[in-house]
Amino acid sequence: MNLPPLFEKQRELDEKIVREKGLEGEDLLPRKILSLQVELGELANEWRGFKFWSARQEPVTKVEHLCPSCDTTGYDKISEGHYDHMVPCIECEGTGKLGESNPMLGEYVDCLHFILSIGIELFDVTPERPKPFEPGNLNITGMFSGLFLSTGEMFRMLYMGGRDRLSDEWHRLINAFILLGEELGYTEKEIERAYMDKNSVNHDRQVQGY
Ligand SMILES: O=c1ccn([C@H]2C[C@H](O)[C@@H](COP(=O)(O)OP(=O)(O)OP(=O)(O)O)O2)c(=O)[nH]1
Repeated sequence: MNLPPLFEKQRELDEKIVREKGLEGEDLLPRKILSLQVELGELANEWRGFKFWSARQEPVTKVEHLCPSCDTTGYDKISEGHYDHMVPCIECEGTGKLGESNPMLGEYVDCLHFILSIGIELFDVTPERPKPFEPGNLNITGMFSGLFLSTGEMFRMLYMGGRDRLSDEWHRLINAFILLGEELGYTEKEIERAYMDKNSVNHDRQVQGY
């Protein structure tokens, strides 16, 4: 993964959030670590593969968004005098749907945002590529636990000493996260496209006062 263009997009977004929310001078690193942990939980929840108690262990990769305006019928009723006309719904153009999304990929790129955002706090010079680490021989469940361990380590280094090792831990984290993306079936291109899309949604949300 080529990091500099992603760091650049992430930096622009982070700076906008700090400006819009008046957070200049605040130490956001502890909150970013917790945010990543929360998003990792959300990603695991969409993956579903650890839910041994459930009949639904397949990843949630497609959700259709139904049109509330026409109640999914695709038609609007227009009354003229004694007559009702059915016309195609203007919200969904007669399809009954507003589109679809990929929840698991969405959560994956939310995690990527926070990993990059944490990286921005740690590096003066943007790393070109993740520093390679020997991958552990883990299944997806183990990979998630490894990522939680890594974020926990970062928290420990922040509060209990070892700040100088935070950047190494970040490299371990992003390596493990990229491997997880591969295991979940995503290509680098797919991830970068989804990241750019969500980055732009995040910009819009700040403008709209999210
Ligand atoms: O400094 C920051 C803070 C947030 N984000 C991004 C990461 C992620 O893409 C999004 C926050 O996650 P999400 O979109 O799930 O927001 P939420 O408020 O948790 O969503 P929900 O409306 O589901 O509660 O904001 C950043 O990139 N940099």
